[in-house]
Amino acid sequence: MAGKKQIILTEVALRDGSHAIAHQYTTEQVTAIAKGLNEAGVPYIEVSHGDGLAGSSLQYGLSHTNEMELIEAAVSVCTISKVAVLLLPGVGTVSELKQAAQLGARMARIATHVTEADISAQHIASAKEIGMEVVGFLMMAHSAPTAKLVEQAKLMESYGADVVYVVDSAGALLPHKVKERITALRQHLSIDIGFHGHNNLSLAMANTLAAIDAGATRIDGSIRCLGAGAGNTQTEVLLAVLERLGMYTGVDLYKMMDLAEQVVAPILMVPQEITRDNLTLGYAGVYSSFLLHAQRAAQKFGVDARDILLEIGRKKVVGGQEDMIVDVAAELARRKEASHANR
Ligand SMILES: CC[C@H](O)CC(=O)C(=O)O
Ligand SMILES: [Mn+2]
Repeated sequence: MAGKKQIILTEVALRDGSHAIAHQYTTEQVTAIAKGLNEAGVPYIEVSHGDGLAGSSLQYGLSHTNEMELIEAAVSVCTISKVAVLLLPGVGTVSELKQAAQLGARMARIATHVTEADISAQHIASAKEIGMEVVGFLMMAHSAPTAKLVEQAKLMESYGADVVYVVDSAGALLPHKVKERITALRQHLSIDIGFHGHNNLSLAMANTLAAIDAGATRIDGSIRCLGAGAGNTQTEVLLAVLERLGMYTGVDLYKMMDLAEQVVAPILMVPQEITRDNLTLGYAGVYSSFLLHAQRAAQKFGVDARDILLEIGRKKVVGGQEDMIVDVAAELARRKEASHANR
């Protein structure tokens, strides 16, 4: 470790991956994955509904198992790893944050749209008050200019965040854009900077390396790419790459490879790959978590999921507006029918 650059990893498969399996994690699955991650020495493991604490709803998707049970299960097997939770102000409240902290969650990641950091003040302050480490998580970072991102990150820093993340929710950022954003944050902030990528354009690894190059030291990954859309930067692959680059994570590569192969792969509904719909998320700049919603609406209304996603991208729909996906699908179906009738 001496003299090596240290990268601190957060494994997000037990939260971001919840989107990919329609929030159907069981206690047994979470226990097995968290145990394996802990044994491998992963510093942080995020556990929550995909849309954060209290996300279980008709709008976002109902959880199979109450997330508090999942958090408790993860905490019970973690001796090294710290359990983190995600909270979107307005979806979850301080009350759920306190409940998670009582169960043993040690880090709170407070997530807002990239232009809406001001709604995180209360949640960041409360998380600090109850002794949690706090990350400010600026989502859809591709959709705002760098100066705006810096302004918003500074707000989170001023509220007490220990770390601010650039979150490429849509997997739409290109490496030079990541570099520009992280470089600017590094210049203007005193706290640590993190990066959370999605692989919809096959750029999660390149973007992560660009982020590290520009000064990010906190990095998210999902084992076996179990995250929304085409998944995140694949954790075990990232470990191998960082080792080759002479960087230190403290995480055991073989143990992560085995966990990915033996425990995580069987949980995936389909092997994680870049499909036409995943690719469209990145191309259109749409939230990765919208994928299953768009695919379901496409099937229901007999339209192409790509057309829905492109329209959602054009309309700049943000998290929380999942019902717009159904509106757009219905409108596309109406137009399709009208054009058939006019033939
Ligand atoms: C809707 C919450 C979202 O999944 C958070 C996240 O991981 C992202 O924006 O990429
Ligand atoms: Mn994500």
